[in-house]
Amino acid sequence: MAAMIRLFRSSSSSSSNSISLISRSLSTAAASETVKSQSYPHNPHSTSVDPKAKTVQWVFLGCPGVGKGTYASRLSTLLGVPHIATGDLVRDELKSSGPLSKQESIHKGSDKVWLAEIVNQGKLVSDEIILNLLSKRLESGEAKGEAGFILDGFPRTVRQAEILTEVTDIDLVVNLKLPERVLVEKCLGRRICSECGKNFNVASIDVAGENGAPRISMAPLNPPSQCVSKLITRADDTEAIVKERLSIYWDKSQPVEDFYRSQGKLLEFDLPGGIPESWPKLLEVLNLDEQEYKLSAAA
Ligand SMILES: Nc1ncnc2c1ncn2[C@@H]1O[C@H](COP(=O)(O)OP(=O)(O)O)[C@@H](O)[C@H]1O
Repeated sequence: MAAMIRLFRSSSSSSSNSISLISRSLSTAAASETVKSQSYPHNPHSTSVDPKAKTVQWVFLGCPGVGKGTYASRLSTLLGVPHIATGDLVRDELKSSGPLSKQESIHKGSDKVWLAEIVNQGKLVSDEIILNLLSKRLESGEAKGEAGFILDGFPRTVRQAEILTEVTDIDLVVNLKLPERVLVEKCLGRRICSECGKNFNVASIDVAGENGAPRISMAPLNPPSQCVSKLITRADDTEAIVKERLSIYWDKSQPVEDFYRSQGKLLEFDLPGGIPESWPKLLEVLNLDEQEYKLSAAA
C-alpha cells in the first residue's frame, strides 16, 4: 500500500498535462465518439510535462451510494483541487436545460431517448455527452486558475478509461467499497436540500458483516432544521433503479477497476463505517496529514 502511495507521490509532480490540453483532447475524443471511430487518435502532446505542476490527478471509483462524492469532496477541499463529479455535471445540464439535455442520445430502432430519460432509468449516458460536459468543466475551471482534479463518476467504462489514459496521466485511483445491502440502503436514504444543495442521509445503517467482515454501522446524516422542509430525493434513487445502476456498475464499471489494477494504480479501500470512522482511516492509507495541509493552506 505505502509503496503504491510513494509511486503516486513521486509521479504526481511531473506527470500533469495542462488542464486546457486535457480538455481540448477530451473534446476531440467527444467528436470522435460522435462518428463512432474505433480508435482514439493518439495525442502527440500527451507526454508533455509541466515541471511546476505539483497537484493531484486522482479518480474515485465505487458503486452508487458508496460515498465517492463525500470523500472526493472532502479530499478536494483538503488538497485544494477541484472535485469533478460527472453525475453532477449531467444533473446541472438537465436542470439548466443546457444544449446536451435536448440532444437525442440513443437510437433504439426508431425510438429517441433523451438525456433525462437515460439518467432517470439509471443507464449510462453516451461517451460523447460525458466527454463534452467534462471538457467544458475542465476548461472553465482552468480559466479560474484550477489545477489538478479528483474525478468522481468518470471513467465508468473501460472505453472512457482508455480515452483518459490517452489525454493525461492519472496518479491514483481510489476504489471505495461497501457491502451491496449497505449501498442500497444508503441510496434510498439519500436526500438533497433543494435550496442549499447539500447532501444528507436519513438512513440508519446497521448491517452484520458477511464472511467474517466486521459489522457496519452508520448514523444518519440529518439535515439542519432550515433544510428539513426542502429535502428532495434523486429521481434515480428508487429501489428498482438503484438495483439497475448496481447491475450496470458490475457489468460496465467493475472492469475499470481491473484496468487500473493492472497498472498498479488502484488503492482498494473497504469503508469501515460512516464518516467518523472512515475519514481518518482514508487519510491514513493515503498518507495524508490533515493538520499539516490545513496549516500549510493557512500560511
Ligand atoms: N462517466 C459517465 N458515463 C456515463 N454516464 C454517466 C457518467 N457519469 C454520470 N453518468 C450519468 O449520470 C448518472 C448519475 O451519476 P452519479 O451521480 O455518478 O451516480 P451514482 O450515484 O450512480 O454513482 C448516471 O446514472 C449516468 O446516467
